[in-house]
Amino acid sequence: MIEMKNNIVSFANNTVTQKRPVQLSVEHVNIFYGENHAVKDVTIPIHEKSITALIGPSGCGKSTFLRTINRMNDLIPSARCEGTISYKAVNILNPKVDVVQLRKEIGMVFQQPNPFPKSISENIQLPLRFAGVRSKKVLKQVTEDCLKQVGLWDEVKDRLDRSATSLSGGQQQRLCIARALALKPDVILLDEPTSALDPVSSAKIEELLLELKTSYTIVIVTHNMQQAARIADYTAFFYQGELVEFGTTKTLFTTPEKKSTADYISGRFG
Ligand SMILES: Nc1ncnc2c1ncn2[C@@H]1O[C@H](COP(=O)(O)OP(=O)(O)OP(=O)(O)O)[C@@H](O)[C@H]1O
Repeated sequence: MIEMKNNIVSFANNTVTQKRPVQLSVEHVNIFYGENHAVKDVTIPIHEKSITALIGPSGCGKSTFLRTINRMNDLIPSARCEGTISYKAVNILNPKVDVVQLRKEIGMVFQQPNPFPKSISENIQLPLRFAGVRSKKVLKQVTEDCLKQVGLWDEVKDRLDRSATSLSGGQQQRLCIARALALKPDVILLDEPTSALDPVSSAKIEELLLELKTSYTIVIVTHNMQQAARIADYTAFFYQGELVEFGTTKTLFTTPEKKSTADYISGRFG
């Protein structure tokens, strides 16, 4: 058992009892920013209805890799990607893929809560309207369902017309997750979703992710080793753009194969 820096590791929530089918198959993915080879030949399976954590020191390529899974890196002019990410029998890196549709199916939540400067209900309804939903009844119902899914409904049901920016940081982040859920994605990508939050709000998000994984595939970038140990079924350790090790979280944290994995998770570097 690897000794952790601050805490005892608990795997209570994430013991992989039954291997889920692979939802996204990442094969030989290389990502470049101009001459900078930021992600090097990464091959991993991402299992459905499981949480996969991406860990590693700053600058090792975690966010770059995450953003590639729903083609957000397309927005960066110098970014270029090679390899295959198979999803529903299609290589989503193929330039012909409809990225608007892809991002409906593979949603994203960022480090800083980024609600639209609109009302709470509009935050859920705008993406739906953009996707062509017109029925007021449907819009209202989806708003209620999504806010209930993230445990926010009772806190905001009497002030749905108030600005989303009037919510606390933790509530805003749950609203952003609800907004991602509105489009009924299969996969939710989260880039350090709790790093800007206080411990109580972070704990709520962790609980929420454990609930959501029964219905959604989740990939999360985290700097928090305890968080990965608590919630992730699978963990991938990146270092200097390379995937050093991938496995069940329990195996990676208790019996890592590589010395650099052991050093990182025990806080000896990073
Ligand atoms: N928009 C960008 N344009 C150019 N280079 C970038 C861009 N984003 C990241 N990089 C480079 O890609 C490499 C990987 O960065 P990335 O942000 O993916 O790492 P990370 O592991 O997520 O780091 P952190 O934990 O600090 O967020 C770094 O060398 C970084 O400078």
